[in-house]
Order: sequence, then C-alpha cells, then structure tokens
Amino acid sequence: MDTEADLFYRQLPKVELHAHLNGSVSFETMETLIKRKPHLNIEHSMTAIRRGQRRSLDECFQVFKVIHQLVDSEEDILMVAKAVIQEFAADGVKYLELRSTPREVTETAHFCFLLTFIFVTKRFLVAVDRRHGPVVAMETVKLAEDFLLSSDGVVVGLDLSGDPTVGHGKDLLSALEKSKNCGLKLALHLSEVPSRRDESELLLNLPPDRIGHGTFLHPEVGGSDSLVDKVCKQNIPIGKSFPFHPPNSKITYLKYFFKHLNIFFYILLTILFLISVLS
Ligand SMILES: CNc1ncnc2c1ncn2[C@@H]1O[C@H](COP(=O)(O)O)[C@@H](O)[C@H]1O
Repeated sequence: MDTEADLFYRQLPKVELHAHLNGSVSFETMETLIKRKPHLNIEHSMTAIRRGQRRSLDECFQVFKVIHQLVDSEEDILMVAKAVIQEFAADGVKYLELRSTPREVTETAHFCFLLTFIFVTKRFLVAVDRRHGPVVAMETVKLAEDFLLSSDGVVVGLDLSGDPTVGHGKDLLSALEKSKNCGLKLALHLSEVPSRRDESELLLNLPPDRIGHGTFLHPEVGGSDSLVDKVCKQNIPIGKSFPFHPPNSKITYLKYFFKHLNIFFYILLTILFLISVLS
C-alpha cells in the first residue's frame, strides 16, 4: 500500500528527459506482450532487471534484444508507447521526452500520431543506434529532419545510443553534424564505458546539447581534464537514465535522489523548468 510519502512523490510534478521507449515498458505491458507471443518462449526474468539486481552493460543490451523481439509490429509499438506515456503521466510526469530507434519509417510515423493525444507535454527524439553504422545513421537523420518539419514541434532532436562498445563515433560524425545543422537538438550517449576518450573528445566538439550518462568523463575513472573542461565550459547538461522501469521505480529513484540532494533545490528546479516549458 502507498504511504503518504509515496503519494507525495507521485503527485510531485516531474520532468523526464531521458526515457528510452523500449527501456520503459512496465511489468504489466510486458506481460501482455509475452502472452501475445508464446512461441518466443520469453519469460519475465529475460526482460527486466529486478530491484536490487545487478547486470553488466552487456547483459542490459541482451535484454533490449529480447524486448525488441516482443515489440516488433506497429500494433506492439502503439500499445507500448501509449502505455508508457500513460504510466509516466500517472507518476506525475508533466513533461516527457521519449527516445526511440526507428526500425521502420512507419513505426516512427506511429509515434508522432500517438504523441499528440495524451495529456502530457511530450517531445520525441529519434534515436540512432550506433551499432547500425553510418548509412543507417544518415537515413535516420533524414527521417528525423522530415519529422522536425512536419510534427508540429513534437520531434525535437536526435539521440545517439546503442551498445557503447560497438563502432566509433568518428564514423557517425557527418550524420550528427547534418542533424545539428538542420536544427535538431543532439542528445549523445558518450563516455559510458572507459577507454573511449578520443571518441568523447570528438563528440564533445560538435557539441551535443545533452550528454547521456557520461560516466567515465572524469580523469579519476579513465576520462580526462580536457573532457571535463569541455563539458563545463560549454555548459552541457548530463542525463542519467534508468533504462528499466518496473512499476513505481521512478518513485523509488526519486526517494534515492531526494535522500542525497537538497529536496527544496530539486522542487525549485522542477517548478522553474515547468514554468519555462509550459509558458
Ligand atoms: C544503459 N545505457 C544505454 N546506453 C546506450 N543506449 C541505450 C542505453 N539504454 C538504452 N539504450 C538504447 O535504447 C534502446 C532501447 O530503446 P528503443 O528500442 O530505442 O526504444 C536500446 O536498444 C539502446 O539502443
């Protein structure tokens, strides 16, 4: 049963700036998906990370592969996106930025349609999966550019994500530069693993409008002063994601944050952000 504190955290207006669609599927939605595709023999344990359970980055990406098997049609995507948006809204999220990797043009078309009819301010970032290489990256940028022009402000940016140990950012630079030049905001996952210093240097020169994770930017963990300097001088915000959202997990994370940060500072930031977004 919800405690008074649970209620407080749920009702608190929140902004969600780093949600991967297929990483935000709830337990209930997953159950429906699993039932729809019994021939895949997928169990819940293969699609989620339980509270307190630890997995390596590699294992996380294995989980995404399983989820992608379950979410492979327009119908699935429509159901998942609708559920995810409703669940974020029920958790008190007032402004939501979703990211997702288009596997087919029609899938992305669906997102845009869907994102218009549920009452949360929603924005969408079209994601480039680095594993798919420069050609797909460029196609995705063109798709994102089309949506930037036609989605009435819903599509705002490009996300670079995917297994950070695969490929090199230098091969994606022209796609990312094109994206920036056509007015898409850039949210780049970088320095998620150690020994990617040269890649991070290159990507930070673009520069991105947001960094995803940036876990290994600091010299103490294998990054460098130059990386930290670039981030600070260019004032680039860093976003951490919690890629798997079992029910109420956002509330648990909030409790964790509030325990470690000044609660009033957080509330003030949220209110200021909401005022600037909604006005
Ligand atoms: C843990 N840190 C991370 N680092 C990099 N990429 C990540 C990620 N977490 C998620 N993704 C990206 O999001 C996809 C799933 O959502 P969509 O199918 O696009 O909706 C993953 O396949 C991966 O490319």
